[in-house]
Amino acid sequence: MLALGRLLDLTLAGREPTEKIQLTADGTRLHWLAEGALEVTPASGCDSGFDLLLSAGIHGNETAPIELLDQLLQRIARGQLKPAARVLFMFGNPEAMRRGERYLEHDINRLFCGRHEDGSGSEALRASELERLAAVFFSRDGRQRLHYDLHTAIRGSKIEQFALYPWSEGRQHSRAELARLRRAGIDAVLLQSKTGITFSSYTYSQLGAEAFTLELGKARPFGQNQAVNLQRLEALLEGLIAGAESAPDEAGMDGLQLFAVSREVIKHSDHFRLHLDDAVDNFTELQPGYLLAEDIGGTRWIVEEQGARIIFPNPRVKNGLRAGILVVPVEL
Ligand SMILES: O=C(O)CCC(=O)N[C@@H](CCC(=O)O)C(=O)O
Ligand SMILES: [Zn+2]
Repeated sequence: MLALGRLLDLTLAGREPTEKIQLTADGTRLHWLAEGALEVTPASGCDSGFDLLLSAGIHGNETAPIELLDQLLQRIARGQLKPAARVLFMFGNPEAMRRGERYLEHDINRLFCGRHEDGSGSEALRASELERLAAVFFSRDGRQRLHYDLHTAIRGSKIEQFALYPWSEGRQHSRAELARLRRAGIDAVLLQSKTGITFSSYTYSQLGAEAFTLELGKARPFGQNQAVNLQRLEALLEGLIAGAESAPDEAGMDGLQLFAVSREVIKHSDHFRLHLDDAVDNFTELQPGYLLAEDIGGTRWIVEEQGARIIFPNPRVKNGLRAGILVVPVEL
């Protein structure tokens, strides 16, 4: 296998390859761009016009999707998977991956859409670098642009595999993309209704890509992801890369549960208290009247919505950041 197919090993070892460009036997080009970033270009005459950004490790301890991308790249480097799409593989936070931690100082996934300019330290620099690499990758006109930013969650979930679909003024959420996610085994999608500061929000709102954060089960250390079944996602990604995606079937979005954000719970101070046990799963339903959280100055978060569910409840985030999202079911 080509040495650049070992991007994960190189990244975990903190090594820069001596040869930055390698070609497979059939002419697919692998180009190491920066730490944890590698661009794949189809052999001449094979390009389908599809640009696919696959990122994982934006949070360093979310290993199942990192292992999935490693497998896909290894197959390309061995000549077993022949790309017709341009693909940019990215491992987002290499130092956090080496330490097995979500982040070091700052959560990179809160530093996009320019937020890194107000931040400091290695993670602000890395967010800026990821933005630049993605912007260059998606700068060619007339091509389809798709970004999946792959994550796993801190908690268990009543809906194991779900996606978050960013929002941008004047754009409609695409039913075709939702049907594609359904084929990939995604059971629910949260449709955002305001611009965010995450990586997928950046590529969606500023680079014109279709973009999603995908949540693929619970975060576990490397080698301990047997319980997560990513076969349907893997098959979809192989099809996208090879330009051989199975045709959309009649089922379309059938069975896909859609949610909208009702409220984001923001932690304002160190007095923030979340009234949910650590064992409560994502998508747990909360009854109207339930006191979800309290904060300084008598702020109280009381559930008012019928059918409200909580995702990503986390009292340990920094002040000013999202400490949970209350979502409600919707139809498109
Ligand atoms: O389990 C959690 O609390 C967080 C899991 C995670 O990292 N989720 C992403 C979602 C990004 C988005 O809102 O699109 C994150 O919080 O960064
Ligand atoms: Zn994550």
